[in-house]
Amino acid sequence: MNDAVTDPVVRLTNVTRSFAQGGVTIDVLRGVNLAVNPGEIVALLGPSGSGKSTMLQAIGLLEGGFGGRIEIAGIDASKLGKDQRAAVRRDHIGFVYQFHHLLPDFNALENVVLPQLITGKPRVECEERAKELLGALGLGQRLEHRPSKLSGGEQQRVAVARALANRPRLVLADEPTGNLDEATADVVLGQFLSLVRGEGSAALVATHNERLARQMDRVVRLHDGVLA
Ligand SMILES: Nc1ncnc2c1ncn2[C@@H]1O[C@H](COP(=O)(O)OP(=O)(O)OP(=O)(O)O)[C@@H](O)[C@H]1O
Repeated sequence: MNDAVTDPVVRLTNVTRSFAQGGVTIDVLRGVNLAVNPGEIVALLGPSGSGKSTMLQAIGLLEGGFGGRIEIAGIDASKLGKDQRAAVRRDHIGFVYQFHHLLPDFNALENVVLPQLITGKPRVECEERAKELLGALGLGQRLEHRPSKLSGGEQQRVAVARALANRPRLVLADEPTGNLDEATADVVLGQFLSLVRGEGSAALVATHNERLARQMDRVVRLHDGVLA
């Protein structure tokens, strides 16, 4: 069997991270172990300050300073330089944050097209893919709207479409509905989960909302710097 297909999308082995601040060192991650399988949607629960965002930063290969081993789609990231890490990120990972971080001067369609153009795909294909995703999220009539003309829930759905545009094997989501009211959060999370499932991507979703976490395939809890 081909290892690349059966490898976990993420494997963390004894991952550590400490921050030194004002002469005090805080050990935020003290030896985190986790494997996320292809297509699996995992909720990462933990109270505020427990290190959920720090853990997603480790997996997203956005920053250095982590101990232990971080593998993405079978690739050992600790052996990679900055450019190679960026390539792994581009090829395998989509991000959704609490705040949408859409480009304000571009409309919804363009925000979902741009990350695809960077991969060298022809524009017409990028637009087709963007329309497919935005349509699936109920935004078929909002393609030309800039972020400022969209509601909070709509902005977050565009961010979801952007994260999935390049068919990542893994979506990292940090409180993706944390900025929305409860009813909107439920709708957007439901759409996010069904789209991710339909695409066959894996996802790791940081939240402190137990109710939302129960809608995912598995829940892991970050406590005292390790996963329970
Ligand atoms: N760059 C940094 N420098 C110093 N300390 C940091 C840094 N980043 C995070 N921390 C500390 O690490 C701890 C974990 O922060 P993190 O943001 O990962 O938690 P979180 O679980 O995502 O919290 P929240 O749910 O409130 O977003 C906090 O105590 C925070 O102050």
